[in-house]
Amino acid sequence: MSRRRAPCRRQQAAPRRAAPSGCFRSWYLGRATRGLLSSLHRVCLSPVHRTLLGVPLKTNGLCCCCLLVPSPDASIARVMWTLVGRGWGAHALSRGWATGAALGPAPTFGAAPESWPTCRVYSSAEFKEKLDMSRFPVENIRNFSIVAHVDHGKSTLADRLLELTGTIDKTENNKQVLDKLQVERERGITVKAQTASLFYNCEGKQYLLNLIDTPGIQAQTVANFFLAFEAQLSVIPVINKIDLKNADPERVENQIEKVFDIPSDECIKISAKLGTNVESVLQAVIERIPPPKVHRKNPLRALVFDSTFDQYRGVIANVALFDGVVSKGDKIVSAHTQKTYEVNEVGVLNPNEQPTHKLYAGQVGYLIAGMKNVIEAQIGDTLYLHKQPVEPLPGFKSAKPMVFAGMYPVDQSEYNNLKSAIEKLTLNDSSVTVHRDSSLALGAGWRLGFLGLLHMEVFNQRLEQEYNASVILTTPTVPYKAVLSSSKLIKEYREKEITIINPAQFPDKSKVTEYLEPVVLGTIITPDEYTGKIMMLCEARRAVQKNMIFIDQNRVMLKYLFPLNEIVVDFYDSLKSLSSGYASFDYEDAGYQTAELVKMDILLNGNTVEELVTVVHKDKAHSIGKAICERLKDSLPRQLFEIAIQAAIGSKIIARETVKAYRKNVLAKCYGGDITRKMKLLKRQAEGKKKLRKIGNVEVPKDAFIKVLKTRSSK
Ligand SMILES: Nc1nc2c(ncn2[C@@H]2O[C@H](COP(=O)(O)OP(=O)(O)OP(=O)(O)O)[C@@H](O)[C@H]2O)c(=O)[nH]1
Repeated sequence: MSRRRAPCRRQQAAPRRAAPSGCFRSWYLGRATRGLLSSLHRVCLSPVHRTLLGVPLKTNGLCCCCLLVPSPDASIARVMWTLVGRGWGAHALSRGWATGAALGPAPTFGAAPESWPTCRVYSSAEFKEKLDMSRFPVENIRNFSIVAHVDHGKSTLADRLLELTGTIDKTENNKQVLDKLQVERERGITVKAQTASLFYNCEGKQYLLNLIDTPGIQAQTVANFFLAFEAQLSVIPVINKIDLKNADPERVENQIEKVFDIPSDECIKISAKLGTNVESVLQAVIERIPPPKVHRKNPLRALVFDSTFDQYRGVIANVALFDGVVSKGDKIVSAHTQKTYEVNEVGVLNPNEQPTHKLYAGQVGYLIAGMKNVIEAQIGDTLYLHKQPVEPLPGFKSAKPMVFAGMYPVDQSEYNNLKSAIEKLTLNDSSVTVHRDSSLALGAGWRLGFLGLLHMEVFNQRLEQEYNASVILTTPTVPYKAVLSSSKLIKEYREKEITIINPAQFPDKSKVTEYLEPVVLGTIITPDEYTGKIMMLCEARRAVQKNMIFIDQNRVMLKYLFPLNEIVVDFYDSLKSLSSGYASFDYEDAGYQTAELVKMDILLNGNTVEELVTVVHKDKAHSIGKAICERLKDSLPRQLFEIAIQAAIGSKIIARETVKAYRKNVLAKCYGGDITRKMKLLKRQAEGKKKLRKIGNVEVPKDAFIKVLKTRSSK
């Protein structure tokens, strides 16, 4: 008898126990949980423990349950902790029954029940009914994605589509269901594209609709439209938020016709919030999008288009099958690493993981194959069957980073932890590029490339929230270029034109023929009453007007060539506030142009602040330097001595501010001679100092630099 099957048999034989109220939300979970419990019973518990352990199950989702210990008997809490948090988790894991995580430290004997840890247990695929995906022939499959600017309602539309297809229950609480990350929930934005397979019945046929909800981080919807157009993909124009009082869908239809040459009668007008007309979107997906062009009889070719890392199960690769079939037990090879793996589990995301017997060409799902290292599942890689090697798929054109910043651990002893966190996070977000870097002041670190500033902030926030990392980030910079004249430097770099992503390595003017800065072609569509103000804003950002046309009676489309560094930080915010939110902005890469660039240092009492070294346009150096010094003055606490804050180009000081000396006597608050109060104040002061960085003899709070960065391009 296989040991693995034992708990299943037990649970099947056992009479179905009534779940405590609010306990099991799904039969599968109930079954899985009972299976897990019975294994617990079997393992080693005394009768007393068994009775108590039978009770306390509460679910908090379809495939997740919390085990809470109800008994005030702390010894049971400890048993629970040991079993669930460690021993049992590992035991169940080793048998493929479940994955588990104990949240919080082990309880001490006699601790109050409220302080006991909650143990979260994820039921395993073993206990879920597997779907038969062979019932979806290629002609019944549609792959589609929702692409739009930030806040246009992509995730809300995805919620409605999930509800309409019965993928999730219709409740008041369905808000951005596919936005699963903490940072996405907090900021209300999609950071990571999410996939969901929807099953939809239409005219007697069952369709499989694979949806990808994309982030709107980049202002590149128009550019994306033209990319889709070039690739001859079907585009379904959807006009959202028609429920708003000032919505004017007819006008938007006309604009779409004028700008994109799409007949206005192809537009679908919906309110994703209220669900109005959303079913037409599904109809259009079926009617207007062709089924994928794939071959099930050919050998397997699966494209890895995303991956996540699960502490317990290793790498979960999201795959799109272009050819063939894959199932559990298959031996597959990664075209990138040439390593061979055995497939442990395949399934679809619905929107949570739902195991299937197999995945067939044309389908999109996930695959777990014992990849333990994050680098083993490269996005764009092709997986094929060990016995049937194939030509790899072309993969993806990697996203081009627009902004670079240095990242260093606050404490160098954290270097390895931060390295592993960055590796895991970049597996999750392949648009981030990573190069090793080092600095005299900040130690060993990395230079990371991001799609924009918001992307950088989100990445940083995810490092802090998901990996508890504490990092120093340097001023973001765009990738400048320099054409070298110094033969020594040309020999050193082995090329004449170099790209500079680290301002500290900006070559001196005497060694350079010319500097180049990246430019983008920006498209602004605005009601005409804001045109004047917007033109002034663009000119202040050194932009050159290329075109201006009326796209309807009161809407103007402006095209400007912008230096990239003028728009990456806060151009979009300024444009939105100037136009009361009505102007839209989109940009696409437009190469490089010659520019008069200089490297600017910020000094604190004569010592360079490595985080704030930056490259600026010569004409803006003074105003930017002054703004940084002023803002830094506001962010620095007074210290026992005077602090000179200076902006310098080479040895020339172009701006200066002074922070006056001040003695912060924390004990001044302490009137009496109470020693415990004195100690408390001194301890608090010492804790505060941990958040400081020392530059020379000046102590700088960590957030001081972040505040400073915001002023840069607004000047
Ligand atoms: N009135 C109205 N509000 C809507 C509608 N659709 C979405 N919203 C609101 O618009 C805001 C943004 O919606 P999201 O679905 O997060 O937008 P998104 O495009 O996914 O945003 P990103 O992921 O940040 O790119 C939310 O406050 C929604 O409630 C709609 O049809 N009508």
